Amino acid sequence: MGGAKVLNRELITEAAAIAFADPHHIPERYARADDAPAGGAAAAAVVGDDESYVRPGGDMARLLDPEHRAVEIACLGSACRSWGFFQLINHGADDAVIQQMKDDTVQFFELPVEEKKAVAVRPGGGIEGFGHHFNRSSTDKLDWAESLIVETQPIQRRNLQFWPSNPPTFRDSIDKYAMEMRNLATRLLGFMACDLGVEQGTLLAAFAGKRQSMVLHRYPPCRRPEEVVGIAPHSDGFGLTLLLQVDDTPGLQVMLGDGRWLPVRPLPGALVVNVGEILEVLTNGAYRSAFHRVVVDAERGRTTVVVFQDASVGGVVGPLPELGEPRYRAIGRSQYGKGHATEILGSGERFIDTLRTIR
Ligand SMILES: O=C(O)CCC(=O)C(=O)O
Ligand SMILES: [Fe+2]
Repeated sequence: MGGAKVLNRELITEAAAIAFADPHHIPERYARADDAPAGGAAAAAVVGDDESYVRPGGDMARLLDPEHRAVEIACLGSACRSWGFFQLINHGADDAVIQQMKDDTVQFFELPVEEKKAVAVRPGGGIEGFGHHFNRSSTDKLDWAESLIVETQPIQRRNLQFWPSNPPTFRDSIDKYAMEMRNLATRLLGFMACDLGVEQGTLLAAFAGKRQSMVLHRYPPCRRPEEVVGIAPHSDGFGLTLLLQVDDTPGLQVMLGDGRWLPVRPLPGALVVNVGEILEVLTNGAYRSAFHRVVVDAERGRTTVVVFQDASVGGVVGPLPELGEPRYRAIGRSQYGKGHATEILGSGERFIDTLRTIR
């Protein structure tokens, strides 16, 4: 632990595909002595079954109902302050769009690797494409996952070369799903503004017209899950994250304030929403951007669709002035991005912690 995080991209090779298909054999590059759930310094207790519970934390139907709104906003705010995560039920996003996105994502990952390589990461290209995307320690280890990243908003940022044309409905699904999630994020941010006591327009303006990217992950099963990681512990670098669990395989774990890991049990029909580092800064630390990781299941694969909504105020990442004495130093969005990409994993310190004015 403690190596510099490198946001790396690497091709998923035939060898990787073979490794993923053989749940008994773990190639050296994936065997983690450090970041794995059972490994070394990173081994922190997992909240046990007796204690673990699913906290919905957000119910859009109640948020939209004047009779329940106030209580529900308080509930949402409390989840963002204490956990930095909640499961949103009755989210109201179009079920058909979600189902099509799930179906196409599953179909895409089931394709032979040769086919998926049509949208593979490109040398010297940006972050987009199909590959291994998270390799955050200096040990050159890989996560037990295959991922596809595409930029979805604004439309001018789209690189269709990375948008799969197989299955044939996929591009349309991504387009529609991107729109649903952007609208949902906007609705949620309005309620968060109420909770924070800031003008809705102020918080919404920080997200309006900003980048949206989509990451599809597939975590194959692994017979010795304690020796690999699905995604090493990290906190999200954008503003708001919306996560769709395509199946009911558990795996996502959130770090609590006391350093233990809380497993997030997928609630049927829910979306997992979490606070990214930029939203933590915007809220002047009122909301918490929590470390999280993915552990791999011994029997079942797990597939997720993650949407990241970016934010900044006129190109600057800093606390909203309405929220009192700034607890973080404001910096330019691109400088922030560089800092986040090089933060030291395992030190327990995030890049935004180095921006704190009060430590
Ligand atoms: O797949 C998941 O459950 C989490 C993914 C994640 O944390 C990420 O993409 O940043
Ligand atoms: Fe994440």
